[in-house]
Amino acid sequence: MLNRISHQFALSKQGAKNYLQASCLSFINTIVEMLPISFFLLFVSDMLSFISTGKPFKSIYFYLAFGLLIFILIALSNYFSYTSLYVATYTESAASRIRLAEKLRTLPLSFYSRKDVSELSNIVLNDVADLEGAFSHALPQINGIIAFLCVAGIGLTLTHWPLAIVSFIVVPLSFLVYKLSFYYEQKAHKDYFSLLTEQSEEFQETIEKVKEIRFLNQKQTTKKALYALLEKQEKTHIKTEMATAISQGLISGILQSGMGLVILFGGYWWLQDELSLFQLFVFLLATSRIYSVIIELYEKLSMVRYVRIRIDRINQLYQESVQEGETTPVFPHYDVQVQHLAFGYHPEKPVIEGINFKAKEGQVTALVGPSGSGKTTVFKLLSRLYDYTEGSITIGNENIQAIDTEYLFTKIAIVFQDVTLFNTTIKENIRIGRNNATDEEVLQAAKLAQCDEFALKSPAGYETLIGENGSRLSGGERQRISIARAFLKNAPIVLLDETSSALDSENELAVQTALSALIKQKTVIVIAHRLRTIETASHIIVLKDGKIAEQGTKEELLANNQLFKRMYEYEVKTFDTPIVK
Ligand SMILES: Nc1ncnc2c1ncn2[C@@H]1O[C@H](COP(=O)(O)OP(=O)(O)OP(=O)(O)O)[C@@H](O)[C@H]1O
Repeated sequence: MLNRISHQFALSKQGAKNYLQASCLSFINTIVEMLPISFFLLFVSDMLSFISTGKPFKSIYFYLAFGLLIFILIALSNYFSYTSLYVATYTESAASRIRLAEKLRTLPLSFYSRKDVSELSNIVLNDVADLEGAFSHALPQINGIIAFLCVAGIGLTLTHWPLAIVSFIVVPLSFLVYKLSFYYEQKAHKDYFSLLTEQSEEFQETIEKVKEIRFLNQKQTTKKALYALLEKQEKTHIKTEMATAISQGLISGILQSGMGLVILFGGYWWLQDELSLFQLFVFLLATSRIYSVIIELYEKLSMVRYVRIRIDRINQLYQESVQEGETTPVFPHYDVQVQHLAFGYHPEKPVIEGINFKAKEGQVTALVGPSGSGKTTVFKLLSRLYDYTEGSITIGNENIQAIDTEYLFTKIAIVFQDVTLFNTTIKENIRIGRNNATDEEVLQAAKLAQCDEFALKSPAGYETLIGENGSRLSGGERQRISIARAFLKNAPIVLLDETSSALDSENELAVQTALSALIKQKTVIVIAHRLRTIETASHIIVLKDGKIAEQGTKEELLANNQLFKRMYEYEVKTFDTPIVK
Protein backbone atom coordinates (compact mmCIF):
# COMPACT_ATOMS: atom_id res chain seq x y z
CA MET A 1 0.00 0.00 0.00
CA LEU A 2 2.83 2.37 0.90
CA ASN A 3 4.47 1.61 -2.46
CA ARG A 4 1.25 2.39 -4.29
CA ILE A 5 0.78 5.70 -2.45
CA SER A 6 4.40 6.61 -2.93
CA HIS A 7 4.15 6.04 -6.72
CA GLN A 8 0.69 7.57 -7.05
CA PHE A 9 1.73 10.83 -5.39
CA ALA A 10 5.46 10.87 -6.25
CA LEU A 11 6.35 10.58 -2.55
CA SER A 12 9.24 8.98 -0.70
CA LYS A 13 8.41 5.95 1.51
CA GLN A 14 8.52 8.19 4.59
CA GLY A 15 6.32 10.75 2.76
CA ALA A 16 3.74 8.00 2.00
CA LYS A 17 3.71 6.99 5.68
CA ASN A 18 3.29 10.61 6.75
CA TYR A 19 0.50 11.04 4.21
CA LEU A 20 -1.41 8.07 5.65
CA GLN A 21 -0.91 9.36 9.17
CA ALA A 22 -2.04 12.87 8.21
CA SER A 23 -5.19 11.41 6.54
CA CYS A 24 -6.07 9.46 9.71
CA LEU A 25 -5.51 12.50 11.91
CA SER A 26 -7.59 14.63 9.57
CA PHE A 27 -10.43 12.06 9.90
CA ILE A 28 -10.16 12.12 13.70
CA ASN A 29 -10.13 15.91 13.58
CA THR A 30 -13.36 16.02 11.53
CA ILE A 31 -15.03 13.61 13.97
CA VAL A 32 -13.81 15.55 17.03
CA GLU A 33 -15.19 18.74 15.53
CA MET A 34 -18.63 17.06 15.72
CA LEU A 35 -18.34 16.85 19.53
CA PRO A 36 -19.91 20.27 20.25
CA ILE A 37 -22.98 19.02 18.34
CA SER A 38 -23.10 15.90 20.57
CA PHE A 39 -22.83 18.19 23.59
CA PHE A 40 -25.84 20.13 22.35
CA LEU A 41 -27.75 16.93 21.52
CA LEU A 42 -27.09 15.58 24.99
CA PHE A 43 -28.54 18.76 26.43
CA VAL A 44 -31.57 18.55 24.12
CA SER A 45 -32.13 14.89 25.08
CA ASP A 46 -31.94 15.87 28.76
CA MET A 47 -34.41 18.67 28.19
CA LEU A 48 -36.84 16.45 26.24
CA SER A 49 -36.77 13.75 28.91
CA PHE A 50 -37.39 16.42 31.57
CA ILE A 51 -40.41 17.76 29.62
CA SER A 52 -41.88 14.31 28.94
CA THR A 53 -41.01 12.42 32.13
CA GLY A 54 -39.98 15.12 34.64
CA LYS A 55 -36.56 13.44 35.02
CA PRO A 56 -34.13 16.09 36.38
CA PHE A 57 -31.28 17.57 34.33
CA LYS A 58 -27.73 16.19 34.71
CA SER A 59 -25.61 18.22 37.12
CA ILE A 60 -23.92 21.42 35.97
CA TYR A 61 -20.56 19.81 36.87
CA PHE A 62 -21.27 17.05 34.37
CA TYR A 63 -21.82 19.59 31.58
CA LEU A 64 -18.77 21.61 32.67
CA ALA A 65 -16.54 18.51 32.67
CA PHE A 66 -17.97 17.35 29.35
CA GLY A 67 -17.45 20.83 27.83
CA LEU A 68 -13.87 20.94 29.12
CA LEU A 69 -13.17 17.48 27.72
CA ILE A 70 -14.48 18.55 24.30
CA PHE A 71 -12.32 21.67 24.43
CA ILE A 72 -9.18 19.65 25.27
CA LEU A 73 -9.93 17.02 22.61
CA ILE A 74 -10.47 19.64 19.92
CA ALA A 75 -7.29 21.49 20.89
CA LEU A 76 -5.24 18.26 20.94
CA SER A 77 -6.64 16.92 17.70
CA ASN A 78 -6.05 20.24 15.95
CA TYR A 79 -2.52 20.41 17.30
CA PHE A 80 -1.59 16.87 16.23
CA SER A 81 -3.38 17.05 12.94
CA TYR A 82 -1.78 20.36 11.90
CA THR A 83 1.73 19.65 13.16
CA SER A 84 1.79 16.21 11.58
CA LEU A 85 0.44 17.65 8.34
CA TYR A 86 2.76 20.63 8.03
CA VAL A 87 5.89 18.93 9.30
CA ALA A 88 5.23 16.01 6.93
CA THR A 89 4.50 18.31 3.98
CA TYR A 90 7.47 20.62 4.31
CA THR A 91 9.91 17.82 5.11
CA GLU A 92 8.63 15.91 2.09
CA SER A 93 8.80 18.85 -0.31
CA ALA A 94 12.38 19.61 0.76
CA ALA A 95 13.18 15.90 0.30
CA SER A 96 11.45 15.92 -3.14
CA ARG A 97 13.50 18.86 -4.34
CA ILE A 98 16.71 17.16 -3.18
CA ARG A 99 15.66 13.88 -4.82
CA LEU A 100 14.84 15.70 -8.08
CA ALA A 101 18.11 17.65 -7.99
CA GLU A 102 19.99 14.40 -7.34
CA LYS A 103 18.17 12.77 -10.25
CA LEU A 104 18.97 15.71 -12.55
CA ARG A 105 22.61 15.42 -11.52
CA THR A 106 22.77 11.79 -12.62
CA LEU A 107 20.92 12.18 -15.93
CA PRO A 108 22.95 12.06 -19.15
CA LEU A 109 23.58 15.42 -20.74
CA SER A 110 21.64 14.25 -23.81
CA PHE A 111 18.56 14.54 -21.60
CA TYR A 112 19.11 18.29 -21.33
CA SER A 113 19.21 18.70 -25.08
CA ARG A 114 15.73 17.10 -25.23
CA LYS A 115 14.26 19.19 -22.42
CA ASP A 116 13.59 22.84 -22.11
CA VAL A 117 15.41 24.35 -19.11
CA SER A 118 12.31 26.37 -18.12
CA GLU A 119 10.26 23.13 -18.12
CA LEU A 120 12.74 21.52 -15.72
CA SER A 121 12.87 24.48 -13.37
CA ASN A 122 9.06 24.52 -13.47
CA ILE A 123 9.01 20.89 -12.30
CA VAL A 124 11.55 21.41 -9.49
CA LEU A 125 10.10 24.69 -8.25
CA ASN A 126 6.45 25.11 -9.26
CA ASP A 127 5.26 21.50 -9.48
CA VAL A 128 6.78 20.65 -6.10
CA ALA A 129 5.31 23.86 -4.63
CA ASP A 130 1.85 22.96 -6.03
CA LEU A 131 2.14 19.48 -4.57
CA GLU A 132 3.22 21.03 -1.27
CA GLY A 133 0.05 23.16 -1.31
CA ALA A 134 -2.11 20.15 -2.18
CA PHE A 135 -0.64 18.09 0.65
CA SER A 136 -0.78 20.80 3.27
CA HIS A 137 -4.23 22.09 2.39
CA ALA A 138 -6.21 19.43 0.60
CA LEU A 139 -5.27 15.79 0.01
CA PRO A 140 -5.22 14.38 3.58
CA GLN A 141 -8.29 16.49 4.41
CA ILE A 142 -10.12 15.00 1.41
CA ASN A 143 -9.40 11.49 2.73
CA GLY A 144 -10.48 12.57 6.22
CA ILE A 145 -13.72 14.10 4.92
CA ILE A 146 -14.58 11.04 2.81
CA ALA A 147 -14.02 8.75 5.80
CA PHE A 148 -16.12 11.06 7.97
CA LEU A 149 -18.97 11.10 5.40
CA CYS A 150 -18.98 7.29 5.34
CA VAL A 151 -19.17 7.10 9.15
CA ALA A 152 -21.83 9.83 9.34
CA GLY A 153 -23.84 8.14 6.56
CA ILE A 154 -23.79 4.80 8.43
CA GLY A 155 -24.74 6.55 11.69
CA LEU A 156 -27.74 8.33 10.12
CA THR A 157 -28.85 5.17 8.27
CA LEU A 158 -28.85 3.26 11.56
CA THR A 159 -30.83 6.09 13.20
CA HIS A 160 -33.55 6.29 10.52
CA TRP A 161 -32.70 4.97 7.07
CA PRO A 162 -35.57 6.62 5.07
CA LEU A 163 -34.59 10.07 6.37
CA ALA A 164 -30.91 9.27 5.75
CA ILE A 165 -31.79 8.65 2.06
CA VAL A 166 -33.68 11.95 1.94
CA SER A 167 -30.77 13.86 3.47
CA PHE A 168 -28.26 12.38 0.99
CA ILE A 169 -30.49 12.72 -2.09
CA VAL A 170 -29.11 16.19 -2.90
CA VAL A 171 -25.47 15.00 -2.80
CA PRO A 172 -25.37 13.30 -6.26
CA LEU A 173 -27.08 16.37 -7.75
CA SER A 174 -24.49 18.70 -6.26
CA PHE A 175 -21.75 16.35 -7.51
CA LEU A 176 -23.20 16.50 -11.03
CA VAL A 177 -23.05 20.31 -10.97
CA TYR A 178 -19.52 20.15 -9.59
CA LYS A 179 -18.43 17.80 -12.41
CA LEU A 180 -20.09 19.90 -15.15
CA SER A 181 -18.58 23.12 -13.85
CA PHE A 182 -15.24 21.33 -13.52
CA TYR A 183 -15.11 20.66 -17.29
CA TYR A 184 -16.07 24.23 -18.08
CA GLU A 185 -13.58 25.70 -15.57
CA GLN A 186 -10.84 23.40 -16.80
CA LYS A 187 -11.25 24.76 -20.32
CA ALA A 188 -11.38 28.34 -19.05
CA HIS A 189 -8.25 27.75 -16.94
CA LYS A 190 -6.43 26.25 -19.92
CA ASP A 191 -7.28 29.31 -22.04
CA TYR A 192 -6.20 31.58 -19.21
CA PHE A 193 -2.84 29.86 -18.74
CA SER A 194 -2.06 29.73 -22.45
CA LEU A 195 -2.83 33.47 -22.58
CA LEU A 196 -0.52 34.01 -19.60
CA THR A 197 2.30 32.16 -21.39
CA GLU A 198 1.63 34.10 -24.60
CA GLN A 199 1.68 37.31 -22.62
CA SER A 200 4.96 36.60 -20.84
CA GLU A 201 6.59 35.57 -24.15
CA GLU A 202 5.33 38.80 -25.74
CA PHE A 203 6.69 40.90 -22.86
CA GLN A 204 10.02 39.09 -22.96
CA GLU A 205 10.32 39.59 -26.71
CA THR A 206 9.43 43.27 -26.37
CA ILE A 207 12.13 43.77 -23.74
CA GLU A 208 14.71 41.81 -25.73
CA LYS A 209 13.94 43.69 -28.95
CA VAL A 210 13.51 47.12 -27.46
CA LYS A 211 16.31 48.53 -29.66
CA GLU A 212 14.77 47.26 -32.91
CA ILE A 213 11.30 48.44 -31.81
CA ARG A 214 12.62 51.96 -31.32
CA PHE A 215 14.80 52.08 -34.42
CA LEU A 216 12.06 50.70 -36.64
CA ASN A 217 9.45 52.95 -35.07
CA GLN A 218 7.29 50.03 -33.91
CA LYS A 219 6.32 51.50 -30.53
CA GLN A 220 2.64 52.00 -31.30
CA THR A 221 2.17 48.61 -32.99
CA THR A 222 3.87 46.79 -30.11
CA LYS A 223 1.87 48.72 -27.53
CA LYS A 224 -1.41 47.93 -29.30
CA ALA A 225 -0.58 44.22 -29.50
CA LEU A 226 0.34 44.09 -25.79
CA TYR A 227 -2.80 45.96 -24.73
CA ALA A 228 -5.01 43.66 -26.82
CA LEU A 229 -3.42 40.65 -25.18
CA LEU A 230 -3.85 42.07 -21.69
CA GLU A 231 -7.51 42.84 -22.37
CA LYS A 232 -8.13 39.32 -23.66
CA GLN A 233 -6.43 37.86 -20.62
CA GLU A 234 -8.48 40.03 -18.25
CA LYS A 235 -11.75 38.93 -19.89
CA THR A 236 -10.79 35.25 -19.72
CA HIS A 237 -9.80 35.66 -16.07
CA ILE A 238 -13.16 37.23 -15.19
CA LYS A 239 -14.92 34.43 -17.10
CA THR A 240 -13.00 31.80 -15.11
CA GLU A 241 -13.76 33.45 -11.77
CA MET A 242 -17.45 33.87 -12.70
CA ALA A 243 -17.71 30.21 -13.63
CA THR A 244 -16.24 29.23 -10.24
CA ALA A 245 -18.52 31.63 -8.32
CA ILE A 246 -21.68 30.45 -10.17
CA SER A 247 -20.93 26.77 -9.67
CA GLN A 248 -20.10 27.28 -5.98
CA GLY A 249 -23.35 29.20 -5.47
CA LEU A 250 -25.34 26.48 -7.24
CA ILE A 251 -23.74 23.68 -5.25
CA SER A 252 -24.32 25.48 -1.98
CA GLY A 253 -27.98 26.17 -2.95
CA ILE A 254 -28.61 22.52 -3.86
CA LEU A 255 -27.10 21.26 -0.60
CA GLN A 256 -28.94 23.79 1.55
CA SER A 257 -32.23 22.73 -0.06
CA GLY A 258 -31.45 19.32 1.47
CA MET A 259 -32.12 20.92 4.87
CA GLY A 260 -35.61 21.84 3.68
CA LEU A 261 -36.20 18.21 2.63
CA VAL A 262 -35.01 16.93 6.02
CA ILE A 263 -37.40 19.32 7.84
CA LEU A 264 -40.28 18.41 5.53
CA PHE A 265 -39.88 14.62 5.58
CA GLY A 266 -38.51 14.49 9.15
CA GLY A 267 -41.43 16.60 10.40
CA TYR A 268 -43.92 14.32 8.60
CA TRP A 269 -42.38 11.14 10.07
CA TRP A 270 -42.29 12.74 13.50
CA LEU A 271 -45.99 13.55 13.23
CA GLN A 272 -46.53 9.93 12.15
CA ASP A 273 -44.65 8.85 15.28
CA GLU A 274 -42.05 7.11 13.15
CA LEU A 275 -39.28 9.38 14.39
CA SER A 276 -38.60 10.89 17.78
CA LEU A 277 -38.06 14.62 18.24
CA PHE A 278 -34.57 13.87 19.41
CA GLN A 279 -33.80 11.91 16.23
CA LEU A 280 -35.12 14.83 14.17
CA PHE A 281 -32.71 17.13 16.02
CA VAL A 282 -29.87 14.69 15.35
CA PHE A 283 -30.67 14.77 11.64
CA LEU A 284 -30.96 18.56 11.46
CA LEU A 285 -27.65 19.16 13.20
CA ALA A 286 -25.77 16.33 11.50
CA THR A 287 -26.95 17.19 7.97
CA SER A 288 -26.10 20.87 8.34
CA ARG A 289 -22.55 19.83 9.34
CA ILE A 290 -22.41 17.18 6.58
CA TYR A 291 -23.44 19.70 3.89
CA SER A 292 -20.81 22.21 4.98
CA VAL A 293 -18.22 19.41 4.97
CA ILE A 294 -19.30 18.44 1.43
CA ILE A 295 -18.88 22.07 0.29
CA GLU A 296 -15.41 21.98 1.85
CA LEU A 297 -14.75 18.71 0.03
CA TYR A 298 -15.56 20.31 -3.37
CA GLU A 299 -13.32 23.25 -2.56
CA LYS A 300 -10.46 20.88 -1.70
CA LEU A 301 -11.10 18.80 -4.82
CA SER A 302 -10.90 21.99 -6.90
CA MET A 303 -7.56 22.78 -5.30
CA VAL A 304 -6.08 19.47 -6.35
CA ARG A 305 -7.60 19.04 -9.79
CA TYR A 306 -4.33 19.90 -11.61
CA VAL A 307 -2.17 17.93 -9.20
CA ARG A 308 -2.36 14.76 -11.31
CA ILE A 309 -0.53 16.51 -14.19
CA ARG A 310 2.16 17.72 -11.77
CA ILE A 311 2.60 14.26 -10.23
CA ASP A 312 2.86 12.67 -13.68
CA ARG A 313 5.54 15.16 -14.71
CA ILE A 314 7.54 14.51 -11.53
CA ASN A 315 7.19 10.72 -11.91
CA GLN A 316 8.32 10.94 -15.55
CA LEU A 317 11.47 12.69 -14.42
CA TYR A 318 12.13 10.03 -11.78
CA GLN A 319 11.73 7.35 -14.45
CA GLU A 320 14.32 8.84 -16.85
CA SER A 321 17.17 6.37 -17.19
CA VAL A 322 20.46 7.46 -15.72
CA GLN A 323 23.87 7.07 -17.33
CA GLU A 324 25.48 3.73 -16.46
CA GLY A 325 29.07 3.40 -15.28
CA GLU A 326 30.59 2.86 -11.86
CA THR A 327 34.27 2.05 -12.24
CA THR A 328 37.09 4.44 -11.35
CA PRO A 329 40.04 2.73 -13.04
CA VAL A 330 43.68 3.73 -12.89
CA PHE A 331 44.49 4.27 -16.57
CA PRO A 332 47.78 2.78 -17.79
CA HIS A 333 47.83 5.47 -20.52
CA TYR A 334 45.41 7.94 -22.07
CA ASP A 335 45.18 6.67 -25.64
CA VAL A 336 41.64 7.05 -26.92
CA GLN A 337 40.49 4.21 -29.17
CA VAL A 338 37.32 4.51 -31.23
CA GLN A 339 35.99 1.35 -32.91
CA HIS A 340 33.05 0.84 -35.26
CA LEU A 341 31.31 3.81 -33.68
CA ALA A 342 27.70 4.48 -34.71
CA PHE A 343 25.12 6.89 -33.35
CA GLY A 344 21.94 8.76 -34.33
CA TYR A 345 20.07 11.46 -32.42
CA HIS A 346 16.98 9.56 -33.56
CA PRO A 347 17.56 5.77 -33.52
CA GLU A 348 16.16 5.32 -37.03
CA LYS A 349 18.46 7.98 -38.53
CA PRO A 350 22.19 7.33 -37.95
CA VAL A 351 24.33 10.46 -38.01
CA ILE A 352 27.71 8.71 -37.81
CA GLU A 353 28.63 5.14 -38.75
CA GLY A 354 31.70 2.89 -38.79
CA ILE A 355 34.11 5.39 -37.21
CA ASN A 356 37.51 3.90 -36.31
CA PHE A 357 40.55 5.84 -35.13
CA LYS A 358 43.12 6.02 -32.36
CA ALA A 359 44.12 9.27 -30.66
CA LYS A 360 47.47 8.70 -28.95
CA GLU A 361 48.70 10.25 -25.76
CA GLY A 362 51.12 13.12 -26.45
CA GLN A 363 49.76 13.64 -29.96
CA VAL A 364 47.25 15.93 -31.64
CA THR A 365 44.48 14.20 -33.56
CA ALA A 366 42.38 16.46 -35.73
CA LEU A 367 38.82 15.96 -36.94
CA VAL A 368 38.04 17.86 -40.12
CA GLY A 369 35.23 17.75 -42.66
CA PRO A 370 32.45 19.76 -44.22
CA SER A 371 29.73 21.30 -42.07
CA GLY A 372 27.28 18.64 -40.82
CA SER A 373 29.75 15.78 -41.41
CA GLY A 374 29.55 14.71 -37.74
CA LYS A 375 32.64 16.25 -36.05
CA THR A 376 30.74 17.72 -33.09
CA THR A 377 28.74 14.52 -32.72
CA VAL A 378 31.96 12.49 -32.34
CA PHE A 379 33.01 14.99 -29.65
CA LYS A 380 29.72 14.61 -27.82
CA LEU A 381 30.23 10.83 -27.77
CA LEU A 382 33.86 11.09 -26.64
CA SER A 383 32.83 13.26 -23.71
CA ARG A 384 29.72 11.15 -22.92
CA LEU A 385 27.33 14.01 -23.51
CA TYR A 386 25.55 11.28 -25.46
CA ASP A 387 25.97 7.51 -25.32
CA TYR A 388 26.83 5.78 -28.60
CA THR A 389 24.54 3.05 -29.89
CA GLU A 390 27.14 0.79 -31.53
CA GLY A 391 30.87 0.16 -31.33
CA SER A 392 33.08 1.33 -28.48
CA ILE A 393 35.22 4.14 -27.16
CA THR A 394 38.00 3.24 -24.76
CA ILE A 395 40.46 5.30 -22.74
CA GLY A 396 43.57 3.34 -21.77
CA ASN A 397 41.64 0.16 -22.76
CA GLU A 398 38.70 0.98 -20.41
CA ASN A 399 35.29 1.37 -22.05
CA ILE A 400 34.00 4.86 -21.20
CA GLN A 401 30.47 3.53 -20.67
CA ALA A 402 31.70 1.47 -17.72
CA ILE A 403 33.40 4.44 -16.05
CA ASP A 404 31.70 6.58 -13.43
CA THR A 405 30.80 9.80 -15.27
CA GLU A 406 31.99 12.13 -12.50
CA TYR A 407 35.35 10.36 -12.57
CA LEU A 408 35.48 10.41 -16.38
CA PHE A 409 34.84 14.16 -16.43
CA THR A 410 37.90 14.72 -14.23
CA LYS A 411 40.00 13.16 -17.00
CA ILE A 412 38.65 15.26 -19.87
CA ALA A 413 38.94 19.01 -20.39
CA ILE A 414 36.79 20.51 -23.11
CA VAL A 415 37.33 23.86 -24.75
CA PHE A 416 34.15 24.67 -26.62
CA GLN A 417 33.57 27.23 -29.35
CA ASP A 418 30.69 28.69 -27.38
CA VAL A 419 32.08 29.50 -23.97
CA THR A 420 29.55 29.77 -21.17
CA LEU A 421 30.51 32.41 -18.66
CA PHE A 422 28.93 33.42 -15.37
CA ASN A 423 28.07 36.89 -14.21
CA THR A 424 30.93 37.07 -11.72
CA THR A 425 34.61 38.07 -11.73
CA ILE A 426 37.24 36.93 -14.24
CA LYS A 427 38.96 35.02 -11.44
CA GLU A 428 35.85 33.12 -10.35
CA ASN A 429 35.00 32.29 -13.96
CA ILE A 430 38.39 30.64 -14.31
CA ARG A 431 38.06 28.82 -10.97
CA ILE A 432 35.08 26.90 -12.45
CA GLY A 433 37.79 24.66 -14.00
CA ARG A 434 38.60 23.32 -10.52
CA ASN A 435 36.53 24.59 -7.63
CA ASN A 436 39.11 23.90 -4.94
CA ALA A 437 41.96 25.67 -6.78
CA THR A 438 43.85 28.30 -4.76
CA ASP A 439 44.10 31.92 -5.94
CA GLU A 440 47.72 31.32 -6.96
CA GLU A 441 46.74 28.32 -9.09
CA VAL A 442 43.94 30.32 -10.75
CA LEU A 443 46.29 33.20 -11.56
CA GLN A 444 48.93 30.87 -12.91
CA ALA A 445 46.41 29.14 -15.18
CA ALA A 446 45.21 32.57 -16.30
CA LYS A 447 48.75 33.63 -17.14
CA LEU A 448 49.40 30.47 -19.16
CA ALA A 449 46.13 31.05 -21.03
CA GLN A 450 47.23 34.60 -21.93
CA CYS A 451 44.51 36.18 -19.78
CA ASP A 452 46.91 38.57 -18.04
CA GLU A 453 46.97 40.84 -21.04
CA PHE A 454 43.26 41.76 -20.89
CA ALA A 455 42.53 41.06 -17.20
CA LEU A 456 45.19 43.43 -15.88
CA LYS A 457 43.86 46.19 -18.14
CA SER A 458 40.32 45.75 -16.72
CA PRO A 459 39.18 48.23 -14.01
CA ALA A 460 39.47 45.80 -11.08
CA GLY A 461 41.96 43.37 -12.64
CA TYR A 462 40.98 39.73 -12.07
CA GLU A 463 38.21 40.91 -9.73
CA THR A 464 36.40 42.68 -12.61
CA LEU A 465 32.81 41.57 -13.16
CA ILE A 466 32.30 40.41 -16.72
CA GLY A 467 28.52 40.86 -17.08
CA GLU A 468 25.81 38.39 -18.04
CA ASN A 469 27.47 35.51 -19.94
CA GLY A 470 30.63 37.61 -20.22
CA SER A 471 28.95 40.33 -22.26
CA ARG A 472 31.83 42.73 -21.52
CA LEU A 473 34.46 40.46 -23.10
CA SER A 474 35.55 39.95 -26.71
CA GLY A 475 35.36 36.55 -28.43
CA GLY A 476 39.11 35.93 -28.00
CA GLU A 477 39.03 36.91 -24.33
CA ARG A 478 36.16 34.54 -23.67
CA GLN A 479 38.07 31.71 -25.28
CA ARG A 480 41.16 32.42 -23.23
CA ILE A 481 39.07 32.13 -20.05
CA SER A 482 37.85 28.79 -21.31
CA ILE A 483 41.46 27.70 -21.96
CA ALA A 484 42.48 28.90 -18.48
CA ARG A 485 39.76 26.67 -17.02
CA ALA A 486 41.20 23.73 -18.93
CA PHE A 487 44.70 24.58 -17.64
CA LEU A 488 43.37 24.61 -14.11
CA LYS A 489 41.63 21.28 -14.59
CA ASN A 490 44.86 19.83 -15.94
CA ALA A 491 43.05 16.79 -17.39
CA PRO A 492 45.10 14.30 -19.42
CA ILE A 493 42.67 14.42 -22.36
CA VAL A 494 41.81 17.69 -24.07
CA LEU A 495 38.92 18.03 -26.50
CA LEU A 496 39.23 21.25 -28.37
CA ASP A 497 36.49 22.67 -30.54
CA GLU A 498 38.38 25.36 -32.40
CA THR A 499 36.71 28.63 -33.08
CA SER A 500 35.33 29.05 -36.57
CA SER A 501 34.63 32.72 -36.10
CA ALA A 502 37.27 35.18 -37.15
CA LEU A 503 39.31 36.69 -34.33
CA ASP A 504 41.53 39.70 -34.89
CA SER A 505 45.12 38.63 -35.50
CA GLU A 506 46.37 39.77 -32.08
CA ASN A 507 43.63 37.76 -30.32
CA GLU A 508 44.12 34.77 -32.59
CA LEU A 509 47.83 34.71 -31.85
CA ALA A 510 47.14 34.89 -28.09
CA VAL A 511 44.59 32.06 -28.30
CA GLN A 512 46.95 29.89 -30.40
CA THR A 513 49.84 30.50 -27.98
CA ALA A 514 47.63 29.55 -25.04
CA LEU A 515 46.41 26.41 -26.79
CA SER A 516 49.89 25.26 -27.73
CA ALA A 517 50.90 25.45 -24.07
CA LEU A 518 47.72 23.67 -22.92
CA ILE A 519 48.01 20.62 -25.13
CA LYS A 520 51.60 19.64 -24.36
CA GLN A 521 51.96 15.98 -23.30
CA LYS A 522 48.24 15.32 -23.49
CA THR A 523 45.88 13.31 -25.65
CA VAL A 524 44.46 16.07 -27.79
CA ILE A 525 41.54 15.74 -30.16
CA VAL A 526 40.72 18.91 -32.00
CA ILE A 527 37.88 19.88 -34.30
CA ALA A 528 39.54 22.12 -36.82
CA HIS A 529 37.38 24.47 -38.79
CA ARG A 530 40.42 25.97 -40.50
CA LEU A 531 43.01 23.53 -41.77
CA ARG A 532 45.92 25.95 -41.32
CA THR A 533 45.61 25.58 -37.54
CA ILE A 534 46.34 21.84 -37.59
CA GLU A 535 49.51 21.80 -39.62
CA THR A 536 51.32 19.95 -36.86
CA ALA A 537 48.59 17.40 -36.08
CA SER A 538 50.02 13.87 -35.95
CA HIS A 539 46.86 12.38 -37.33
CA ILE A 540 44.03 13.91 -39.33
CA ILE A 541 40.61 12.27 -39.72
CA VAL A 542 38.47 13.54 -42.56
CA LEU A 543 34.74 13.03 -42.02
CA LYS A 544 32.08 13.17 -44.69
CA ASP A 545 28.39 12.39 -44.21
CA GLY A 546 29.06 10.75 -40.84
CA LYS A 547 31.75 8.37 -42.16
CA ILE A 548 35.53 8.54 -42.35
CA ALA A 549 36.41 9.59 -45.88
CA GLU A 550 40.18 9.37 -45.31
CA GLN A 551 42.76 9.62 -42.53
CA GLY A 552 46.51 10.08 -42.19
CA THR A 553 49.12 12.80 -41.83
CA LYS A 554 48.74 16.05 -43.72
CA GLU A 555 51.32 14.92 -46.29
CA GLU A 556 49.61 11.56 -46.80
CA LEU A 557 46.24 13.22 -47.24
CA LEU A 558 47.55 15.77 -49.70
CA ALA A 559 49.19 12.96 -51.66
CA ASN A 560 45.84 11.11 -51.65
CA ASN A 561 44.41 13.89 -53.77
CA GLN A 562 40.90 13.49 -52.28
CA LEU A 563 38.54 15.57 -50.12
CA PHE A 564 41.23 16.88 -47.75
CA LYS A 565 43.31 18.18 -50.64
CA ARG A 566 40.29 19.96 -52.14
CA MET A 567 39.45 21.53 -48.76
CA TYR A 568 43.07 22.52 -48.23
CA GLU A 569 43.43 24.14 -51.64
CA TYR A 570 40.16 25.98 -51.22
CA GLU A 571 41.33 27.38 -47.89
CA VAL A 572 44.75 28.40 -49.19
CA LYS A 573 42.96 30.33 -51.91
CA THR A 574 40.72 32.05 -49.34
CA PHE A 575 43.38 33.03 -46.80
CA ASP A 576 46.60 34.76 -47.63
CA THR A 577 48.75 34.27 -44.56
CA PRO A 578 48.52 31.02 -42.71
CA ILE A 579 49.15 31.17 -38.98
CA VAL A 580 50.99 28.01 -38.11
CA LYS A 581 51.95 27.26 -34.56
N1 LIG B 1 20.74 17.61 -31.26
C1 LIG B 1 20.60 17.16 -32.51
N2 LIG B 1 19.44 16.53 -32.85
C2 LIG B 1 19.27 16.03 -34.10
N3 LIG B 1 20.19 16.12 -35.08
C3 LIG B 1 21.36 16.74 -34.80
C4 LIG B 1 21.62 17.29 -33.51
N4 LIG B 1 22.86 17.84 -33.53
C5 LIG B 1 23.35 17.65 -34.78
N5 LIG B 1 22.46 16.98 -35.54
C6 LIG B 1 22.64 16.54 -36.93
O1 LIG B 1 23.75 15.65 -36.97
C7 LIG B 1 24.53 15.85 -38.14
C8 LIG B 1 25.99 16.09 -37.75
O2 LIG B 1 26.05 17.30 -37.03
P1 LIG B 1 27.39 17.80 -36.32
O3 LIG B 1 27.05 18.98 -35.50
O4 LIG B 1 28.04 16.65 -35.66
O5 LIG B 1 28.25 18.24 -37.59
P2 LIG B 1 29.59 19.09 -37.64
O6 LIG B 1 30.48 18.37 -38.58
O7 LIG B 1 30.14 19.32 -36.28
O8 LIG B 1 29.07 20.46 -38.26
P3 LIG B 1 29.68 21.94 -38.09
O9 LIG B 1 31.05 21.92 -38.68
O10 LIG B 1 28.73 22.78 -38.90
O11 LIG B 1 29.67 22.27 -36.64
C9 LIG B 1 23.91 17.03 -38.87
O12 LIG B 1 23.10 16.52 -39.91
C10 LIG B 1 23.03 17.71 -37.82
O13 LIG B 1 21.90 18.29 -38.41
